Amino acid sequence: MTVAPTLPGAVTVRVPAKVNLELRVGPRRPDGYHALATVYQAVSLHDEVSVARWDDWEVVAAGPYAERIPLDGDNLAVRAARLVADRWQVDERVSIRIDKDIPVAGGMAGGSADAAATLLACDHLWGLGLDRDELAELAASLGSDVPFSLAGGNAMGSGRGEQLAPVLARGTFHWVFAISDTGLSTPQVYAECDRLRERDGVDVPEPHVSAELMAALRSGEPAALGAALHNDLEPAAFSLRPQLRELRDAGVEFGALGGVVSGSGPTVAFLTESHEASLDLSVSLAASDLCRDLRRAKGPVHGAQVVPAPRD
Ligand SMILES: C[C@@](CO)(OP(=O)(O)O)[C@H](O)COP(=O)(O)OP(=O)(O)OC[C@H]1O[C@@H](n2ccc(N)nc2=O)[C@H](O)[C@@H]1O
Ligand SMILES: Nc1ncnc2c1ncn2[C@@H]1O[C@H](COP(=O)(O)OP(=O)(O)O)[C@@H](O)[C@H]1O
Repeated sequence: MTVAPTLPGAVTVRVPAKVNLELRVGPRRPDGYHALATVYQAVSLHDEVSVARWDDWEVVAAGPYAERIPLDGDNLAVRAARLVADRWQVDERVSIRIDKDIPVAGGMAGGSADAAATLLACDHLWGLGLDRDELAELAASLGSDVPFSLAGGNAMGSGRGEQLAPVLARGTFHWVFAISDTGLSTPQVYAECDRLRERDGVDVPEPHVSAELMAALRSGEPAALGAALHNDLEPAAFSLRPQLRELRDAGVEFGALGGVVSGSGPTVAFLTESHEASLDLSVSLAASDLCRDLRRAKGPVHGAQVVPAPRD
């Protein structure tokens, strides 16, 4: 996917987007985060992040969503590189190139993916030999979703989403992602979730992943998984962006096995029976004019991985 040359000696990492198959949001904790029980699946929309030695911190971006990410110290990839350099006292700076194919602020963990990719790339570039636990600890300090971007596959997330456990799963699933042209802010969606719960006097229990979802993943049956998709942030995303409900309902009417807002949205994820069914659904959704862009993908896929350098 690389669309422009990378610097000599660069290390490149390919990293996937995610969808939350189930997202249960518990009470707001004293630190401001919410207790979560979630099941993540990594899907085949990828960013590529290349890191090379440079005389200053620098980030450049390319790809369809590149103009929407910050190119200063706020970029999560730059924060990740600086964190590794500070922690292991590496007196070097890097140029980071992001080939961005994951929608920005879409609930698909694009920024987290770039942070995870940068951690792995810096580890390789600087020959640090960090183990899985050291990388996961750095990842969690950058964001709740970052450990999963490193891990990939299917995984259960607890705590604020950063504590991962394996799940038993079989099969490959075919998705259609309906992408909006403006993102939703994750903190705003959590705040709206709190507001709606307070307004409605909802008693919020400790969150648990459902037996139905775990059984669906074990069976590998798309119809069972479609029926088990669930997101507690969906009412908040619908409240902030009412047209998303119409989009979700349209996709289900057009034959999706299930439709759910991905994470904090506004991307809506539709599960289909097969690759062919995902093509059909994309055609119907495109004709409906309810979203800006449609992407097909399969899951699960690997987490962040170093791309082997081409041989001369
Ligand atoms: C909603 C989810 C679902 O997987 O994904 P996205 O929609 O962002 O992809 C995640 O919880 C997002 O994780 P991430 O984007 O890494 O969030 P962080 O940087 O850790 O936190 C950003 C803000 O989101 C809120 N937040 C995040 C995680 C959590 N368990 N409770 C929260 O309340 C807090 O307001 C926090 O300040
Ligand atoms: N490397 C990056 N890629 C994407 N977004 C980034 C990056 N660095 C910082 N951001 C910012 O992080 C915010 C969340 O974006 P993103 O991680 O794509 O969405 P989400 O949290 O919904 O999954 C956006 O405001 C975006 O500008």
